[in-house]
Amino acid sequence: MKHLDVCLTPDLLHLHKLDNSIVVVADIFRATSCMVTGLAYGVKSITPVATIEECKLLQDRGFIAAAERDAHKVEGFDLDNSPFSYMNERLIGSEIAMTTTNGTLSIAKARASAVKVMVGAFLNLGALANHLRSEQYDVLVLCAGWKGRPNLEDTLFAGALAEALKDQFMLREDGTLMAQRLYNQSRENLLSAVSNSSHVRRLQRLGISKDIAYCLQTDLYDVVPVLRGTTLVAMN
Ligand SMILES: O=C(O)[C@H](CS(=O)(=O)O)OP(=O)(O)O
Ligand SMILES: [Mg+2]
Repeated sequence: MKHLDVCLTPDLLHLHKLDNSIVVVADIFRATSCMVTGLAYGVKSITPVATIEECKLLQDRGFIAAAERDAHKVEGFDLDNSPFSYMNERLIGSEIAMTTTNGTLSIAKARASAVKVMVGAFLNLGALANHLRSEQYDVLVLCAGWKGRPNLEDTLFAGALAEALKDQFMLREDGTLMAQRLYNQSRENLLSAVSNSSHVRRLQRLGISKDIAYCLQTDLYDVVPVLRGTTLVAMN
C-alpha cells in the first residue's frame, strides 16, 4: 500500500525520504490558494521563486510578478498574495512569477528532492485527491507553516487530504494522525476552527478578512497544479 505522510513545517522536511514521493505543498493562507485560483481562472503558468531578487529578474524578462512579504505586496511588483487579485481577465494566458513569505519557499525546498511537486488547497481538495489515487507514488503533504512554525490552517488541510485518501494510503506517522484528527474535529466549521489562529489574527489586523473565508471553501475548482521544471501548470 502507498503511504501518505505529513510534514508540519518545512524545517522538518529533512526527516522525510522523498525519492518515491509526490510532495503536495499546502499554504492555505494564502499562496497555494492563489495558485489554484489563478490557474483555474486561466493563468497559463506560475513560476514560484524563493526570493524577491529572483522574482524581480523574471519581472524584467516580461513575467507578471507577484511579491509578498509579511502579508504586504512588495513595492515595485504587480500583484499581491490575495486570491481575489488572480480572478482577473487581464491575467488569462499570462505567465506569473511569484514569491511569498512561506509558500514559494516550501515549493523551492520540495523541488530539490521530490519525484513530483503538486499544489493543494481546500479549493481543489477533491480533484487533487482523485489525481493522487491514480498515481503510483507515496505522498508527502508539506505544510508551509509560518516562518518555520506549524500552523493550524495548513495542518487542517493536510488532515483533510489524509481523511480523503485514508482507504488508498497508509497513514503511518503521528503527525499525519494528528492532522487527520484535528480536521475531523473541525470539519463542520473550519472558519471557527481557525478563528484564533495567528494568521487569521494577522490578516484581520490588516483588514483582509474576506480572503480567510474564501480560502476555506472546499472543491471550488478541479484544477490540479503540478510543477513542470520550475513552473506550475494545470495538469490536464
Ligand atoms: O500573504 C500571506 O498570507 C502570507 C504572509 S505571512 O504569513 O503573514 O507572512 O504568506 P504565505 O507565503 O502565503 O504564507
Ligand atoms: Mg501561509
